[in-house]
Amino acid sequence: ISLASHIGDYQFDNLLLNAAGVRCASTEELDKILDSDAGGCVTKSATPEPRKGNESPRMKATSMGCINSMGLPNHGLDYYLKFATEKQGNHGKQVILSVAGLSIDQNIEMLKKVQASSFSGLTELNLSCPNIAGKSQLGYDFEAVRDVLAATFKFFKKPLGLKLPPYFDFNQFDGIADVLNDFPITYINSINSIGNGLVVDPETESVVIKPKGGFGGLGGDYVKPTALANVRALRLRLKPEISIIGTGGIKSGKDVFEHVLCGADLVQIGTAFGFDGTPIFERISKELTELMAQKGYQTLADFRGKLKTI
Ligand SMILES: C=Cc1c(C(=O)O)[nH]c(=O)[nH]c1=O
Repeated sequence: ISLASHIGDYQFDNLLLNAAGVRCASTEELDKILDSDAGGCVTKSATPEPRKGNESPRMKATSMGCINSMGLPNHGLDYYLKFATEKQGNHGKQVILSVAGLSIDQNIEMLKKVQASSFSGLTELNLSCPNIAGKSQLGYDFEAVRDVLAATFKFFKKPLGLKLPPYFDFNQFDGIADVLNDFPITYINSINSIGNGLVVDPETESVVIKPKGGFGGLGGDYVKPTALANVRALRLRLKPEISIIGTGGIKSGKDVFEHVLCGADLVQIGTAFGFDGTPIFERISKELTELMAQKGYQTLADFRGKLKTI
């Protein structure tokens, strides 16, 4: 039984990755993921310069997942570009470089730097950070997405993935797919956290995180049905050359199976990886392998995208 998969020409012996932002801000954390059963890793989304991020408390675990408003704390693009470039070729595991500018100009500036570098791996452009005060998620402004992609593909010739926010309406699925199908995108990654949720503590009668009056991105059990819907809806609408990474609500082999049934080529684990650490990759690989054996599947292609309707 094989858990191998690919994104474009990039091979992964295991379809499991971490989700950007979780235990992946330092090279030590990234090396731990590469040394685990994960098929590769993705860096914390980078900004042009290092950032401290939002004030704490900025993340809170709950019984159903977590809420965060980290505010893009990271060591800056050069730090991650250096790491990703050093790692390419060895480990047999891909390092995906995630970038999240605070403006279209910053995104273009960073992608120009990546294009000019010797990095030959996958770059993930994050269009969906919900936690920068005063900044809306670019992924909800379809014409802005079209502008960014048009400007990007004038000079960017390396493989590019997009981290998308969750969409909640068929007009939105149609709208974003119409834009994405016009460009040579290597993959899309759905979903980022469900933005601007609110967790309240009835004991203290207070919010639980400090930034933005307590509003933050939701991950974990809160988001799995929305994540599966976005993977499925985009798989049905996007041209086959665009691969899909499924992210959201994964904490077991069964959850991975559901994402692949909906069309995912790879999957990323955020909240649950935050709770369990790198042993989760071995556990979930075992659970998925057992589930596939019970069902008589040898490879992910045997069931990918084959969700039945009734
Ligand atoms: C890149 C910033 C993000 C953050 C953050 O750094 O606050 N949190 C998320 O849930 N998703 C993001 O995309």
